[in-house]
Amino acid sequence: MSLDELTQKVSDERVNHDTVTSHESENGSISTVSSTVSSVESEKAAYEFLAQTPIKSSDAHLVEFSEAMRTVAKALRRVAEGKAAAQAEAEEWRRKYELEMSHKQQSKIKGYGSCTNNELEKLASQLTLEKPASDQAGCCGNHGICSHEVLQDESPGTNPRSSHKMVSRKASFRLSWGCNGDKNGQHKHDFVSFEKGDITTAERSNKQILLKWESSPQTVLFITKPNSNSVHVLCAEMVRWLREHKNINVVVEPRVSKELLTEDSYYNFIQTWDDDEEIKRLHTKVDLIVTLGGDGTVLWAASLFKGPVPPVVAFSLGSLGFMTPFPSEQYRDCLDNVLNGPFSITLRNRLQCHVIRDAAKDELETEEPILVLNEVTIDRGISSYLTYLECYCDSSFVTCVQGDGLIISTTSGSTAYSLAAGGSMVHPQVPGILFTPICPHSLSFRPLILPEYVTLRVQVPYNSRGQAWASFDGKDRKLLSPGDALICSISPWPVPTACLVDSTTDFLRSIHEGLHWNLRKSQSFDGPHSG
Ligand SMILES: NC(=O)c1ccc[n+]([C@@H]2O[C@H](COP(=O)([O-])OP(=O)(O)OC[C@H]3O[C@@H](n4cnc5c(N)ncnc54)[C@H](O)[C@@H]3O)[C@@H](O)[C@H]2O)c1
Ligand SMILES: Nc1ncnc2c1ncn2[C@@H]1O[C@H](COP(=O)(O)OP(=O)(O)OP(=O)(O)O)[C@@H](O)[C@H]1O
Repeated sequence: MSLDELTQKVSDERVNHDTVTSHESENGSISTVSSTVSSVESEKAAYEFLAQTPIKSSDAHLVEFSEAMRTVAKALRRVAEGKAAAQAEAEEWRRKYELEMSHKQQSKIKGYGSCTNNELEKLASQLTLEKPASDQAGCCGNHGICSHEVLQDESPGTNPRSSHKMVSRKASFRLSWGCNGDKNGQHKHDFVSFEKGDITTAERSNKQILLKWESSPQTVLFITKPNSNSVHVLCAEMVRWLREHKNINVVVEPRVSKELLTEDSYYNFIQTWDDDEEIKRLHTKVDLIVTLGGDGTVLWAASLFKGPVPPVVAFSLGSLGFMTPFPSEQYRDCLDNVLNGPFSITLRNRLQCHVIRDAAKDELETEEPILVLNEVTIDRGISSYLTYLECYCDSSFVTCVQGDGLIISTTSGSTAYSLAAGGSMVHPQVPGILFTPICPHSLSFRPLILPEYVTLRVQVPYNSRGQAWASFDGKDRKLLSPGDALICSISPWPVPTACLVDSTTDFLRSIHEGLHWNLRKSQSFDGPHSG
């Protein structure tokens, strides 16, 4: 490509971009992606041109021109970055829209149709049952959220066998915020006042969240660590106890169902699923998730839910157990307390990650978002080259990472890989995103904590020597080639985990007992004294 051709291409792209931007506000996100792709292509062309044109240091004009081309390439990259973030946002709105539509569809199915009087009566009683015991305004007023606002019954599954077995009604619950340790359900909103031109903030409230059942939970999903005899034995015992003493419906993974049924036909009552489509509807049937294992089992349980997640009661059968506060030996008391409620929960934010391929030509080619509870890691994988990553926060350039990689972590994940890479430990209820480099080849690259509302974009630039790999909660490695990008933002679907005591007590206990944080022998009193 000649210099003139390249300059023409870049200016054409600029015109293209202007046209697309004005079009985008009318037509949504598809045009967004085409502009992203075309901008990225011109950047690629700019780099290709620079590589083909050896620049002699004596030729001042060429040096100047190459600098100008680099600036153009950077500017085009920023346009692409802004567009991809908009695409991620558009995707989120699409999901919300689809969810809303599916709920509307449900009410249509329930509300219309040719019903006989009997059926109408039945329907009316079902509709009454769906309402909380208390009145609407009191229940969903300022001091909490009701689950029936968010979660409603869905249509039975497509698979007649398993859907027939699964109960279709979920228990409703209410979330409320305790105030200054007082579990009275009152929530003082934080607010900023501008009275008389002075900016003041209101008294801080204790944001401890309480979950109170409004109807009894009926269905418990068990997620268990595989290949562990102690977990298997405990699972069989707990399932039996829940059935016999609490009359609870139990759902287990297909692997566990096979194991229990092979062992004893007594377990005929347990339910499971046959295909991934049914997993997508699990959140509409399950009132509570019980995990038996370590933190990895909680991560696994969360990964099954791409949308809303029912409350998780995590029993500790691993070595560390940052997210597994419940002692398995006392499972009866623990489950009793949780099933009766109210109990404290930690709302653990997740990150939703989109991989945007350089080759993607339109929105349909972008991959499904992946939700992580701990972190997404971008590292050098088996490559022996430095990872070279360009990072943007909303539309601002953050930095280039040159080192082994980068960890983008939730606050729940702050005590996992991010901690090992030198990041701060952050209380899981703090809203934020951690930006922690892995072995950066720089003396001044300290970890950052960013606010929870930002969108991060990590790009493998065209002039990177190697490829990078993204992994999600330590799993599902995906190759990122030059030109590919990863976009992350906080997901609207947190993981509510039940606390043994409360969020803060459990967090402090886990860093004390799990990591022996700041453990040091106390100095004795005898010896020199000041004054
Ligand atoms: N150098 C490291 O510390 C390192 C390296 C790779 C992965 N990891 C972590 O392992 C996680 C995957 O866990 P796994 O159990 O499937 O793999 P695993 O079996 O390899 O266990 C990893 C360890 O990390 C602990 N862990 C996981 N989440 C934690 C959290 N939120 N807080 C404190 N500790 C936590 C687990 O208890 C376990 O001891 C990844 O999300 C990543 O955070 C850490
Ligand atoms: N239900 C499951 N199905 C498939 N894999 C699972 C399941 N539960 C856990 N795993 C995987 O098994 C591995 C070990 O699980 P987990 O971390 O819970 O146990 P652990 O290693 O004994 O505990 P700790 O991490 O505290 O030492 C993890 O990698 C996790 O992803």
